[in-house]
Amino acid sequence: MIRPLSALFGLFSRDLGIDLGTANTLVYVRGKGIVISEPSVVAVDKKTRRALAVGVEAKAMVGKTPETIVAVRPLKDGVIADFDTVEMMLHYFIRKVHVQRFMAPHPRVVIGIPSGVTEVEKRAAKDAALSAGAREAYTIEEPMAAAIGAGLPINEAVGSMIVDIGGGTTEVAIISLGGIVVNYSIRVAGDEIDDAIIQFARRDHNLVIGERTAENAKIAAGSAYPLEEERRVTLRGRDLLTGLPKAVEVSSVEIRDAISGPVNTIIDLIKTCVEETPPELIADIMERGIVLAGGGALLMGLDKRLQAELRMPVYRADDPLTCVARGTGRVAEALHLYQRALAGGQELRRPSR
Ligand SMILES: Nc1ncnc2c1ncn2[C@@H]1O[C@H](COP(=O)(O)OP(=O)(O)OP(=O)(O)O)[C@@H](O)[C@H]1O
Repeated sequence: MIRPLSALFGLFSRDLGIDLGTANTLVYVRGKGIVISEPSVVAVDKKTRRALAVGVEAKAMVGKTPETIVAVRPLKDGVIADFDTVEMMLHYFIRKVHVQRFMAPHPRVVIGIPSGVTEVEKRAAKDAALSAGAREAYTIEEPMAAAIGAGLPINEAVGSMIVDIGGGTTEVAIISLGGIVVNYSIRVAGDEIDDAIIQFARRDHNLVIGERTAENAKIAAGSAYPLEEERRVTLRGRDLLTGLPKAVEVSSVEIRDAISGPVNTIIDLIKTCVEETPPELIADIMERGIVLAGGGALLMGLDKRLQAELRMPVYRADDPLTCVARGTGRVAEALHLYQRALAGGQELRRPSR
């Protein structure tokens, strides 16, 4: 049974950083590092509205659930589409952190949220943390958190460019003196790339495949630039015409072509951001390069492709999937160092009783 979050958050000691992602939720505990990294998925019983499974277990149910059980991704396109389910999800992750015995009173919580979200959505994220017993809740824009997590010198008077490609959103930002100077966000990212593979299988091979199959194919053979050794991958699904199970082997060249639509949209966004950047900052970026973060940064050849098209250095951040969470964690540890960065987000305090 799901218990109120307030019964749980109060048990924590250390301050928390949370990357509430469309695809994955990561929790960073001060002094301990990343302690939770699981898919943002909840399996809910439609009749009772109870959460049956969360995270890894729920993701395994996607596309395989009976009609009465729905696997919900409550953060569609980087925004909180379903507040109750987000609460259930946070409840589960927090209980997991608790089991790992990070005990103490009301923590401060810093939540990474996409920069395009509305004030109402920011409030929804903070309310979830506060109702869970957090002492103070802050939101920070994901590209800023990603830049901090990637170790960029965000507080210095130099321009840093970060591209955060997640599941639902791609964010591009130029940061200088602790603030975001230029920022673009679109709801085209990893999920759209998976969708493009689903469409390709249907259109070119009369094959109906699920989201997980598409994502696995993207990870195994998806690319944005010719590979030194092209690969082959088997797509398994159902024949569109006969309804029978079917497997088709496809090449990485076909997949590259299939995903070129969303990949080009992401590249165009990065180009637009470069074009809009004030000249003195672009000089810094040409020297220091563009840093790619988020799971989408792992798409093979994306760095090479960008380097070739933009003619400037492009680097993939270390461990790009955890950049935002590590950034929120660093901010939670030293709020005073990140006042300007947090100003882009917002603080909410618990009403005193
Ligand atoms: N090796 C890989 N190659 C390509 N894409 C990958 C790879 N590994 C993970 N991804 C993709 O990265 C995305 C998840 O990235 P991440 O966890 O940074 O997103 P998120 O924070 O949950 O989403 P958002 O920032 O939109 O809320 C998924 O679309 C996933 O398929």
